[in-house]
Amino acid sequence: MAAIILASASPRRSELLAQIGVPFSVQPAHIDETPRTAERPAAYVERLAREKALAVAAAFAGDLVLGSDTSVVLNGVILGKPVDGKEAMATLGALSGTTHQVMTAVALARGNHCESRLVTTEVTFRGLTKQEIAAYVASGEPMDKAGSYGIQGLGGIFVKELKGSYSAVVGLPLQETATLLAEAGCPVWKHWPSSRESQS
Ligand SMILES: Cc1cn([C@H]2C[C@H](O)[C@@H](COP(=O)(O)OP(=O)(O)OP(=O)(O)O)O2)c(=O)[nH]c1=O
Repeated sequence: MAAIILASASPRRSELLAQIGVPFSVQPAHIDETPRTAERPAAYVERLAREKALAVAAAFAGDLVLGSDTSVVLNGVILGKPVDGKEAMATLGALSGTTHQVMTAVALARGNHCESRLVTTEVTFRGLTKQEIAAYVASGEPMDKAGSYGIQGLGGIFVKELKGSYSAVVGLPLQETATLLAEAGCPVWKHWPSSRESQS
């Protein structure tokens, strides 16, 4: 079976891929993440996931390379990672008491061939107080995360409702990732251990 490479510097993506029992190595991709003029959020997110996967696949011929991108979208506007605490405060204030979309794309490349899936999840925040926003930003958690929050961390207390894929919000849609790997001839379950009980 081909080796699997995760083209990502995100610790969340590594944890999620490890969760489904896939052996992989990590090779972060370095690409230009500037949106194109008039590029819509869905197109932007899927393009970046594909570019990350293809950039690393070009250097590792024959291997299967996974790339992913996550953006938070509020009223059609992309809210990426905050540049500083001030921007994180503003983003969290804008998300307070509203529903936004988390768009995550996953792409699987081998050589110059690439397949991808886009997953959109609706997330509703309850109203946040100024004090809790300030305390959250002071914790440092928002700084490396799209939309300035992490649903899997302290930020989980802000989420009132989620419609869609929890793993996609954290950074890697597991169902779609496993489907892409299966379609490429590498079903994840082939790597799963079997317990002694089920063998007897
Ligand atoms: C919304 C949300 C995002 N995030 C994170 C996942 C991603 O790491 C990050 C989105 O930034 P990305 O630019 O998608 O990814 P990255 O720069 O961290 O890593 P790479 O490009 O090398 O793959 O936000 C969470 O951890 N929890 C959340 O609830």
